[in-house]
Amino acid sequence: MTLEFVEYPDREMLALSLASKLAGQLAQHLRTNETASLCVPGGTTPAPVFNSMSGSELDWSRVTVFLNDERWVDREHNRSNSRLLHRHLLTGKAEAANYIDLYTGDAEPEAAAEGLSERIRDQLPITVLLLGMGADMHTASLFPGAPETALALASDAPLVMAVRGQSDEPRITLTAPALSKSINTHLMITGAEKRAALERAQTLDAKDAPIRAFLGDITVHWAE
Ligand SMILES: O=C1O[C@H](COP(=O)(O)O)[C@@H](O)[C@H](O)[C@H]1O
Repeated sequence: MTLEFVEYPDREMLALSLASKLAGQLAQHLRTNETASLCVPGGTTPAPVFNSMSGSELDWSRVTVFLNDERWVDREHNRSNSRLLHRHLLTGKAEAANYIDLYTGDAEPEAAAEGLSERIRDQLPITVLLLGMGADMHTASLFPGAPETALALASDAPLVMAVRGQSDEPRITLTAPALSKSINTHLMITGAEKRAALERAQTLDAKDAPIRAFLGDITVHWAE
């Protein structure tokens, strides 16, 4: 198990290098496999990586893209992770990718979880997983101390679970069994606060610092 920490001179360099790394790993996989999967975070940090990646020379038609997690809001809502993805990643060359939308339009995320678990199962193991992390050490929609987090970290958890009470809206998230056996795993964080949070997470239990569950074989990409 190796945690590699890569520090970049600035956020622009991080975005360019990381986008090239992720696209390279997908291309490498596609040399010997028919298809590949790419699982990415939402939130405020990854847009520059997505912008750069969307122009990558890849056979995107053989790549299936899905989010780590989604907020249960309409696709045009400003908190929709899917909206972010369509604006920054699934455009240009990457528009040809297949997309599994975690927001199904059902009234409640609970109604969608089982069907989504089946669709995600077909994509495992994830070829390239990019995670994000909040300053509170949450990743995907696995929040510190939340009742669902302990369930989602269990080895027999469903692949996709609904989460409530942790933010403005209900959410849906991939769980540890879906995320933890990925072929290539990366974490992207920026700023001193998140760097300190990541160091702290390494001393805590995953229930209280969910990112900890994924700090085995991982490359962490950081810039101030
Ligand atoms: O709510 C979320 O937060 C995390 C971290 O987001 P950031 O805004 O601090 O970059 C993100 O990884 C997750 O996908 C998102 O839904």
